[in-house]
Amino acid sequence: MKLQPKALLFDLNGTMIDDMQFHTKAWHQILNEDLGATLSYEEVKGHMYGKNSEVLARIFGKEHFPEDRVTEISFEKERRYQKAYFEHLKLINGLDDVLERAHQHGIKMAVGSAAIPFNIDFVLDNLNIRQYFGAVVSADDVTESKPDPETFVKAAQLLGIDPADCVVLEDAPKGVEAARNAGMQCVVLTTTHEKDEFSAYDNILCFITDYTDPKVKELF
Ligand SMILES: O=P(O)(O)OC[C@H]1O[C@@H](O)[C@H](O)[C@@H](O)[C@@H]1O
Repeated sequence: MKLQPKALLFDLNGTMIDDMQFHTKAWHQILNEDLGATLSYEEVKGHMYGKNSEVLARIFGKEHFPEDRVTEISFEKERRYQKAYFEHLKLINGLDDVLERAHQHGIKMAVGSAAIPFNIDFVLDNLNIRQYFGAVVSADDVTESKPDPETFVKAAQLLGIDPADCVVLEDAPKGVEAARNAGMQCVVLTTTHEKDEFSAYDNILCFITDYTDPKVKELF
């Protein structure tokens, strides 16, 4: 299955670091205790895609909070997430080798995430891996986040690589959908979702639990 992609586009949360339960917990607390929602943990987990503003709009309706309140809630959620997750912060097994090997092979790399820069910086700078990425596309860089293709299309454009030559790494069904909408194939990390949650998608190359899986070596 040698694909020889020219670029790897990495989703961040759940794909580079195994942190989605920390996002779900922080959201669950804020939504129910601070904002008066009555959502189960599983219901909140189902909302874990897209920008923070999009999460709030899906749950409360589009105009429910003024823009500055959305920003305030968003930062408060990320502060709580960072505080809880910081002591666990590490790359998913084998990703350090993949980043280095891709770099040696001249494969370009980007981050395409629904997270705000505050969280992307938290990961790239604390783990000292910013130098590997030719482009970073955050929530603030797109009008619509995943499953809209904008995040990955923009990342490919910034790297100067055709979408067909990009492989996306994702952990979320809505992220795989975004890649499909962008005309890109995916490698799926099963950190957060079960295999059968991806049955609607035909752009999946393989499923892996972490980057030590030999299937990753076969990619390039
Ligand atoms: O696109 P990524 O990197 O998987 O990030 C998704 C998550 O990013 C978090 O910052 C948001 O609070 C979540 O709502 C969202 O699900």
